[in-house]
Amino acid sequence: MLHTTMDFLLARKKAIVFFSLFTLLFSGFLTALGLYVFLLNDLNNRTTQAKHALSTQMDEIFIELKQITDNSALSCEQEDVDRLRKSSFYSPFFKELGLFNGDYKVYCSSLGPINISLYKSIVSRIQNSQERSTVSLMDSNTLGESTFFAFYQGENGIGVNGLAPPQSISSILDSIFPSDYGYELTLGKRILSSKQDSSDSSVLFQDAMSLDDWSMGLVSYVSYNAYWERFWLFMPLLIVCWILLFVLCSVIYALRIYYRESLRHCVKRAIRQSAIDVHFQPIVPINGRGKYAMEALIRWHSPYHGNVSPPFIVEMSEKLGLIDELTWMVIRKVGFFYRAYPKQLSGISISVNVDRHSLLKQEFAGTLAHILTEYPELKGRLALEVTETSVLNAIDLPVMVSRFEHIKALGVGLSVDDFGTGYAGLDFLRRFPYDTLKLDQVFIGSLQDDQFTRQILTSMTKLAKELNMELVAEGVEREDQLEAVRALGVDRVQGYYFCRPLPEQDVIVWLEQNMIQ
Ligand SMILES: Nc1nc2c(ncn2[C@@H]2O[C@@H]3COP(=O)(O)O[C@H]4[C@@H](O)[C@H](n5cnc6c(=O)[nH]c(N)nc65)O[C@@H]4COP(=O)(O)O[C@H]3[C@H]2O)c(=O)[nH]1
Repeated sequence: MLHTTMDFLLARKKAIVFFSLFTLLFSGFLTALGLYVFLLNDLNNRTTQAKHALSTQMDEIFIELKQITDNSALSCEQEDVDRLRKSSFYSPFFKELGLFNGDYKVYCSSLGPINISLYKSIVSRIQNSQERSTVSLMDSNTLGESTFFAFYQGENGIGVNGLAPPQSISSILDSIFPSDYGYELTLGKRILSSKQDSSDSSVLFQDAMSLDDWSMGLVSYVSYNAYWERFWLFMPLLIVCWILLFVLCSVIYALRIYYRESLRHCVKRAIRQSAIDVHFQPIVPINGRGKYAMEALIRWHSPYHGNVSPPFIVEMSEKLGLIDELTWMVIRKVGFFYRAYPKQLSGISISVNVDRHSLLKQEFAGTLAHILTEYPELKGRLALEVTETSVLNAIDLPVMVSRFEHIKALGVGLSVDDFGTGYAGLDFLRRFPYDTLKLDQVFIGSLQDDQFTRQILTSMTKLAKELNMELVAEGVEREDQLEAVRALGVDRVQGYYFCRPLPEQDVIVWLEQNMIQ
């Protein structure tokens, strides 16, 4: 098993190199994108978490201040100072506490009696607030130039103000944001606290939130540096992703090849077992000349692959070296068809597509003669359609001419198929004893609109007449096309306008209903 797998991989080195590079790039891209999305989401979650934590913290601050006002009086005796001192000692936030009266004058602090008036702006914010509370960032003589102040006025008129270093408010953010995330916490227009990425690289993306009740804003961000540091940490994941993708691509690739090869197998089996069907498409005389004829066309419905197109079967048969077997199978089925419906098919010739390379083979005419003795009904009624493709070389040309003469001598007709699509040109026609010339359907499609096509078809028609060939137009689908080819002087017409290729019984019914003797 391992040996077979190795052989398979070694035989497809280019594909393996391509897959490894492609999957490496793709997994790198996936990891980079995945990390970006992950960090974006993570930052968003942490910012929301920070908002809740800050909000809870502010609630706790004011519960603490409320308790202090509830226990305070309008005096500043030693025991009042001690109580404030004790409260600030046990407070997780405040380093200093002060009491103010109904005139907004601070009369007592944890440091002792004091007499300071609150700023008017603070007073008006307290008065305008529903909870009679506010916060501010101001200078303090004892805690420094950036000190967090929280004010609360109780129902008894006594107010308390707490002073805290900004870090005690923002320390909660450090437990929420990892060390390589940055943030900036603002109070009003001033920065309460900020943390920057140590590398000072620029911001990759950021998130923001605000606590409107306290005029607080938080901007959090991830820098390029934090992103790339984590990217390298994700390297093992990238390698796992690479290996998985590589295995996946290789398996898909191997399955595709297996599928193709198994379709190959199916075609091979179908030809060998004569399991390919033959349908027949009528060729109808117009202009009151010529006889009805039919073209035999292969049809195959694979049990595993569904309907497989005839050109694909032909191409596959060529690759498998089974194209001759396919031809003989079709000719035998035509012979069998004549035998099954002698009366209905009496005056009708049937043409079979033949690969031109088959004709060059020495044994071709011999095998054909053998089949004609097997099915004498084919004599004088079988025609071979040869597709015009490339110009024959100097060696093949005389061989082909002699093969054609041999075939004609067997009483088998010859027609040139899809004329105009190959490279052989008009000169090709003069050299070979064709009976019929089939104009390719691409010309019919553009016959009316394209002057150039009309000119080509006119000269083809003229030449065919000169060489005594019958002219058949393929692919006529509409009445206007029929009229156009009729005007051109075409003898017979094959196309969906009259009939699609049909199975044996159906085409017999069609002939009985439509054939005008
Ligand atoms: N759009 C359109 N198409 C029309 C119309 N009238 C007929 N056709 C289609 O045109 C094709 C004519 O056959 P072809 O040129 O020999 O082209 C054939 C022929 O080259 C090849 N082929 C079919 N059967 C055999 C075979 O037994 N042996 C070989 N060697 N080749 C075959 O496969 C080709 C395709 O065959 P099909 O799919 O059966 O397609 C057929 C037919 O169904 C029409 O009005 N409109």
